[in-house]
Amino acid sequence: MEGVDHLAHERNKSEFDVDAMKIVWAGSPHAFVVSDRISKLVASDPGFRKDNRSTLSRKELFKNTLRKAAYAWKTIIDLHLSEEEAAKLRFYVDEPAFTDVHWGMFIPAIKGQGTEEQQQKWLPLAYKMQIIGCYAQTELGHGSNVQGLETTATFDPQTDEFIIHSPTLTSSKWWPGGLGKVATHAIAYALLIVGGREQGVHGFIVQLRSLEDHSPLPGMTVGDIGMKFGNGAYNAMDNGVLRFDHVRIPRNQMLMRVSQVTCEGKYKQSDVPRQLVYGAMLYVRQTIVADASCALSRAVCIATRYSAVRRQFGSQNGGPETQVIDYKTQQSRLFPLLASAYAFRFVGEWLKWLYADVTQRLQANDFSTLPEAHACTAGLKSLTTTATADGIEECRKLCGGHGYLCSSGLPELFAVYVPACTYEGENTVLLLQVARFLMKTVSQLGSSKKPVGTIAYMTRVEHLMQCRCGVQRGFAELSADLVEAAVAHCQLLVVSKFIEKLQQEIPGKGVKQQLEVLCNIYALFLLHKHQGDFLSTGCITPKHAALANDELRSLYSQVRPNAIALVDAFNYTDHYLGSILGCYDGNVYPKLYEAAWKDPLNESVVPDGYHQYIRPLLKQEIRTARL
Ligand SMILES: CCCCCCCCCCCCCCCCCCCCCCC/C=C/C(=O)SCCNC(=O)CCNC(=O)[C@H](O)C(C)(C)COP(=O)(O)OP(=O)(O)OC[C@H]1O[C@@H](n2cnc3c(N)ncnc32)[C@H](O)[C@@H]1OP(=O)(O)O
Ligand SMILES: Cc1cc2nc3c(=O)[nH]c(=O)nc-3n(C[C@H](O)[C@H](O)[C@H](O)COP(=O)(O)OP(=O)(O)OC[C@H]3O[C@@H](n4cnc5c(N)ncnc54)[C@H](O)[C@@H]3O)c2cc1C
Repeated sequence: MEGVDHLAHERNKSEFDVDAMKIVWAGSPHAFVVSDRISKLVASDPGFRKDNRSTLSRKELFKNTLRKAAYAWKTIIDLHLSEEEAAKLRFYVDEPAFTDVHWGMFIPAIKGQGTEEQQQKWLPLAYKMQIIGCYAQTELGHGSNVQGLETTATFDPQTDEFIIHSPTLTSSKWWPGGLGKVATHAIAYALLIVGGREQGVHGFIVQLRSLEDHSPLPGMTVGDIGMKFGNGAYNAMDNGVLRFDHVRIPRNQMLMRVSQVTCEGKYKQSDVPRQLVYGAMLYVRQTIVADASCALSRAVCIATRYSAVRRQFGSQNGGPETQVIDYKTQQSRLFPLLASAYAFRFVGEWLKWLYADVTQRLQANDFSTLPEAHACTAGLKSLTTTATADGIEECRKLCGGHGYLCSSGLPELFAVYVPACTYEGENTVLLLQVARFLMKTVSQLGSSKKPVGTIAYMTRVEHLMQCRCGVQRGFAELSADLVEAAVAHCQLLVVSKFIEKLQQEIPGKGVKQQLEVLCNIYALFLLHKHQGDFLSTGCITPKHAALANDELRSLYSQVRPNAIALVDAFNYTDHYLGSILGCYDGNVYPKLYEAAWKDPLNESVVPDGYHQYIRPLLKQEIRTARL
């Protein structure tokens, strides 16, 4: 029935103030107001329609994304939106586009690695989108191993220029988003060669296309790398390939905050650490962690609402069947994901703070917390994206057959989300960075250098003191185990940041209690999942393990009446969710039925191809048919 809230009985069961929880989820009353306003603005504007995306060809999808990006930019200017509002607009438009890399990587790279002078020259152009940038680091032959990049930047003192060149096929830039068809400029990473000596990989601002007619500049071969996984919305992004043939750029287009090349051809390093060349990755990894809670909460919202609508088995005396959300098996798969969405939200908030703190310190030339910030951003990026990608797929399965329909929103969400496990650092490679940081810390235990911040706990772990000697040996051999240790360290971070959140004042009837339940689910679920490790290391006894399991079951029962309200607190519009199964009113079946008839295949009753292929089969005329 139209206009009826089929989930009203669920909403009436909730035991806490949903509006107050919405504010906790958003981060602050102000953030809630902005987010709520912009989400409604996007949802009500037909210019941001996205329900037809899966039926568009690649070319149509790409062009439509160009239109949306231009329309979004016009909206931002016409409505004088602030940076915060513009970011929310991008979020709710919910379409990957070249603009992400321009704002999320190109601009941060110039800010982090450019000199004052370079920032003054390039940032105003980039902020007004008079130039559009991409981040051209990865090559066909190397992505993870940045020091293995083959593109060269050779200084020519005669002309005061760098010659950027792709000496091999494998040195072709490959993957950068926005590069394929849109970007006018790139931050291109290349091996610097000065006076015949190699000086490591550095970033260079390179113009790719004419600002008049968009044609590639001389010496550039550039294009799109082709269709990507899932045929979904990520194909709106023009991930590109680029080859340089002795392209000349002025010397002042090398990003020179970390190191400089003088006009005489002298290579100089500032007193800032070389690792700042990786600064843009630190920034983006932190935003990816914040985004993980959004993608996971979206999938969980869909699966939770649908689980309350869907009924299978269990009818008593002709009464209604059981809502699948009432099955303990469904709860034990769904509620840990609900708890994870909240946990990732809070650890994402904390990481934002950590990033702001390290940025401030770097500006004041205090580099002391950079290794810890790198380990936290890398590790949490890996942990949260892996769990989120797996969680979206689990939500699809939790929705049974209908979860496989595009109109459930889950296949596209998965296809768009899953590359987050690979880009910005392949997840295992990032965990190895965390492991390296942890081993370095262990090797220093007992020395005058005391671990602080997120690794302070190590001094309290007696066992670590005993194994500190020789931990740097055999790293490669033990790397599979060390990666598990890195995951455990990151899990500890997530749990401890959730607990810290609960130590703050949280207003609203029942809100803190609900969060306590979710925090306990998150922690106990991990304990349950890894009980083998806990038992084998003697951290818990079998009795503890059994108690934890009992407690988990009881916690699931406490969540059950609040489940719908807990996902309502995400405050997602139906437009953003893009899912019939997750629609707010729960009126799933009529909407599914209606949507099926809108499929292009149903435009005609007898399909195209009938006369050519079906009829000859049926009439046994296949041998004479022209196929
Ligand atoms: C249609 C809609 C339109 C709307 C329009 C609206 C417009 C306006 C809206 C505005 C809104 C803004 C929206 C913004 C959105 C932002 C979202 C972002 C989008 C993201 C898109 C993603 C695209 C993907 C991009 C990429 O993938 S880029 C390429 C990334 N590549 C990698 O990550 C490579 C991974 N490899 C590495 O990082 C390194 O090579 C390595 C660390 C693995 C190894 O490095 P190395 O070889 O040097 O080895 P070492 O291990 O020896 O390291 C040396 C030391 O350096 C330390 N280290 C390493 N990394 C770092 C670091 N990052 N920071 C600090 N320190 C680092 C090591 O720890 C070592 O230290 P030690 O010597 O002390 O041990
Ligand atoms: C959708 C998408 C968008 C992207 N956008 C951009 C962009 O805008 N700009 C850009 O520059 N790049 C971009 N990339 C590239 C991306 O950053 C790289 O693909 C990523 O860093 C992984 O590198 P790789 O492809 O070389 O993987 P590989 O390193 O080749 O990984 C293959 C396998 O090898 C393993 N492996 C690698 N090294 C080690 C090791 N040392 N120890 C143990 N195992 C190892 C990995 O765990 C993985 O299982 C994008 C990629 C994707 C998918």
